[in-house]
Amino acid sequence: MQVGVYKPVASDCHAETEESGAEIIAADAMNLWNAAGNPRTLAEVCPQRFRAPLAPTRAAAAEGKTVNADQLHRAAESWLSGFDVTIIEGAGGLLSPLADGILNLDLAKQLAPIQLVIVTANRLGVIHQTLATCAAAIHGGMTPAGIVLCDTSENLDASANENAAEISRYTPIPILGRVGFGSSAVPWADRLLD
Ligand SMILES: Nc1ncnc2c1ncn2[C@@H]1O[C@H](COP(=O)(O)OP(=O)(O)OP(=O)(O)O)[C@@H](O)[C@H]1O
Ligand SMILES: C[C@H](N)[C@@H](CCCCCC(=O)O)NC(=O)O
Repeated sequence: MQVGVYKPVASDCHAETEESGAEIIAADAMNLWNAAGNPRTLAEVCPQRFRAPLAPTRAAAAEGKTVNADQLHRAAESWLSGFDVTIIEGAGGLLSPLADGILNLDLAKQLAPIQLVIVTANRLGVIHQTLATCAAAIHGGMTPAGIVLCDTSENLDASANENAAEISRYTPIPILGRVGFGSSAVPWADRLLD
C-alpha cells in the first residue's frame, strides 16, 4: 500500500544547521515522511513553513507573508489522488486557523469525503477536549470517524487508564485505540483504514 503524508502548513519550523539560507523544516512533517517511507519530497510533505511558534496565520504574518489558501487545498488533492491512503495532519486543533479565514475544519470539509480522526493527548482534560472537538466537527457538518488517545509522557497521570471509557460514555464516535508513549507501531492500525 502506498501511503502519502501531508502537513498543509507548519509553524515553529527550524533549520537543521546554522548556515544562513538553510531550509527550515517542520518536525511533524519529517516524522510523517519518515514513518511513511519517504514518499515524494519533504518539501512536498509540507510546502508552507514558517518560523514563529504561533498559529500559522500569525507565524506567516511575522515574516511579512500570508499562507496560500489555494495551495493548501491543491497540494492536498495531489496527495489524495496519488496514493492509496494519505494521512493529513492539521496544525493545532480542529478550530485553529490554517490560513486567513480558513480553519483546519474548513480544509477538511473542502477535501470531503475524507475520514476525520481526532488525535488527543491522553491526560487530565482530554475528556472535555475530545468531546468539544467532536461537537465542533459535528456542528460543522463532519462527523469524526474515530478518536485516538496518545500517551504523551512516560509519567501518566491518574486519569490515563480511565479516559477512553469515560469519553465513550458521552459520544458514539469510536475510540480506535491508544498509542503508548514512544510507540512507533500499534497493533490496531488497520482500524484507521475501515
Ligand atoms: N505516543 C507518543 N509518544 C511520545 N510522544 C508523543 C506521543 N504522542 C505525541 N507525542 C509528542 O507530543 C508532542 C505533540 O504532538 P503533536 O505535534 O502530534 O501534537 P499536535 O497536537 O498535533 O500539535 P500541533 O499540531 O499543534 O503541532 C510531540 O512532541 C510528539 O512527539
Ligand atoms: C506551533 C504548534 N505546534 C502548531 C500551531 C498551533 C496553533 C494553535 C492556535 C490556537 O488554536 O490557538 N503548529 C503546527 O502544527 O505546525
